[in-house]
Amino acid sequence: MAMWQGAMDNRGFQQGSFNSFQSSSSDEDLMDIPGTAMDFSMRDDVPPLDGEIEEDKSYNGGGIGSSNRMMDFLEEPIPGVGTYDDFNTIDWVREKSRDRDRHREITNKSKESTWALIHSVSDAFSGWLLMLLIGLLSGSLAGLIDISAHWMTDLKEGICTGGIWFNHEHCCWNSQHVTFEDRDKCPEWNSWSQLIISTNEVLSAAAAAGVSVAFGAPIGGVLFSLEEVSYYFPLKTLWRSFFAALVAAFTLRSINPFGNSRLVLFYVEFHTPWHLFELVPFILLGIFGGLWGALFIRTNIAWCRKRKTTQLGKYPVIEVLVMTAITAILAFPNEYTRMSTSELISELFNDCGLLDSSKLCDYENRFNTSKAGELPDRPAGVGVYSAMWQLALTLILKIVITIFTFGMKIPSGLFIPSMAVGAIAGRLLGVGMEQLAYYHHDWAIFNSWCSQGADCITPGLYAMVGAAACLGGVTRMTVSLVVIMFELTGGLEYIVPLMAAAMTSKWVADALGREGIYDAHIRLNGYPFLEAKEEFAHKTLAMDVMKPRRNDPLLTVLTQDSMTVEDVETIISETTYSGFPVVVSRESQRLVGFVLRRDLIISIENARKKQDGVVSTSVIYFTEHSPPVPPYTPPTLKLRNILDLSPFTVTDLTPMEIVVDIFRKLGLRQCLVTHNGRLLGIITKKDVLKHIAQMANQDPDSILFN
Ligand SMILES: Nc1ncnc2c1ncn2[C@@H]1O[C@H](COP(=O)(O)OP(=O)(O)OP(=O)(O)O)[C@@H](O)[C@H]1O
Repeated sequence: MAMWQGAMDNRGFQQGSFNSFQSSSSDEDLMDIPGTAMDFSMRDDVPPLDGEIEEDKSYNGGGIGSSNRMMDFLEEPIPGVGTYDDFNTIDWVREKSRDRDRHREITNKSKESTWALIHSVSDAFSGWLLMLLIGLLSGSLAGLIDISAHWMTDLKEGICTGGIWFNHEHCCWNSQHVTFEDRDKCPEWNSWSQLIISTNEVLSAAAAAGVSVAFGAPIGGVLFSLEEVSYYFPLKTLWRSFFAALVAAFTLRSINPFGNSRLVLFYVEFHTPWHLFELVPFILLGIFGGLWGALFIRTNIAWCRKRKTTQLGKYPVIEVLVMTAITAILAFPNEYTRMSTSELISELFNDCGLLDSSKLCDYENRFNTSKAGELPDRPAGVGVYSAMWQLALTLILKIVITIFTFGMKIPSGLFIPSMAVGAIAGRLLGVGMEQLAYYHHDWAIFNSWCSQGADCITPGLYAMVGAAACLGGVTRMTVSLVVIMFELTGGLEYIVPLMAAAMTSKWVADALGREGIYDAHIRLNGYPFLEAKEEFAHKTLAMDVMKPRRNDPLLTVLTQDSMTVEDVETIISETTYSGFPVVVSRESQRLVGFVLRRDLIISIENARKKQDGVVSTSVIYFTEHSPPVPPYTPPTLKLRNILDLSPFTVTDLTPMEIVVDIFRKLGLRQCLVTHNGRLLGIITKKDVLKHIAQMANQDPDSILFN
């Protein structure tokens, strides 16, 4: 019973769970066959062999090694055991059970002394402490990025002689010589042309514009991770992420990067409610967002593939420099491409007020207010018309530049450029609708709700909806997108337009291509990511996927008590597998456990260095008790502590639908396949991914996993 208990403790969830994934007949078979994993575990429950320690001691007398020393060695944690190489899949089940074991051990010890109790309490809080630190760091970094992004953006125009660290706005706030109307002009702020005669330095400073801005959307961030990023997201992670986001938001609020005591990057305050009819243009924006998403993903992935497969990929620094130069040259002439993209979005979202001096607010009869003090819809002035065509050019440039820039070897984001594309399209449509309503308020579509002299259409709202639609088209987010949008803008009232646009853009984009940009890049780079969104609906079985295939060499296994160090080292050098099933004997193929290649290598190397007498002919034991070592034979090497005693197992007849579900839900790295209780094969997560690709008529070998 000791070993059965041991097995339970080691992994916490045992054959009970694996049986539940087997057909009932195999269940019975498994219970009946003497020596299956469970049966063997129970029968192996024998007291330690008498005289074992004595035998070892006498052997130690011979000067080679001792069982006691061996055990001490084994109880020391070996550095590196249980860690992963790059691009290996993580075994979440193993990680979870190791964490549980560690926690259980600390809790048990906590009764022994005050120090152990303090250790146990600090261990319990360590996860939350980590979240606190992550939150503090993220908040501080976001604040720093916001402040420096503003500063660097203004650096394109000029510099503050009153304090080089002030951006334009702060520079003039601190000035004594500034009036309310001309609040952005002060003697301390000097443009580069005032300071230096030569321009294009101005252009090189424009290169500094490639700074992404962090924005404050804590809940949206958590939901984004849930909806888009993680396929394995337990509730505990949700709460902890939420806590980290809370701390980050709190830190960001304390830093107050936007100087307006607000967390949100694009705070909006619209004065008019939206009308039901406006859902039509909002849905049109959704369609535009979907089309943009599909176009962007296709062209961007094609470009990234080119980068990966041609000489272009060998010169990432040159590529960044060339793209920066091209961006700077093309962006400089147009004021809307010259300003930072987040400033542009802010301006597009803005609802024109009486004092707004931007071109987008240059309407005729500027100061006519309605009875309620609102600004009614007015005819567009010269400024608005010139802004319209400049924005149209900006739209084209942003679309082209974003396609080529995303995926370069710089930490550039996708949210802001996508939102900018949508916000421009939205504002253009919004102004169009506003002018239509002004000149044709007697049309049937307007006359029931839009009288002359009323404020009917808010172009800024269209920009916001357009931004959501384009971001949704690219990322295929829905819930998190709407939450991020109202967190970014503070516009809680506009949930329905945002939802309508997000949903439409997702449908349109999905109709033109199933993958969002993140999925497409994951596939392009060959990351072993098991998508949780798509159901696996094929009728294949575990035996169709497992390795080895019919004509392949046999499954490479280790035996529990008959292989020498040399045998194991030969297997390690001749194969590249990440792990090996351990069986009672090759003839019986009765499963004992699973051992990772990396753990084996480290343990053998370590034993050869630290444990006297371990040589190539030493026998490796994965059993709980090794038999006494005869005199003048090398000491044995006990490696039971690196053996996973409850590897996940399914039968060869288990439907792949269930296997895929198990891999997703438990975060498995590999799973063993049995037939009538005998070990037959193995399925790794990458095998599952290749199979899914094959079923989707893709070439499974095109999945790179590099
Ligand atoms: N002991 C083994 N004997 C025979 N085939 C194996 C064995 N272990 C794994 N395989 C098969 O060999 C291939 C490579 O397996 P490997 O263990 O290297 O993992 P992987 O799928 O590359 O994933 P990762 O490297 O992330 O663990 C897979 O198709 C797997 O099914």
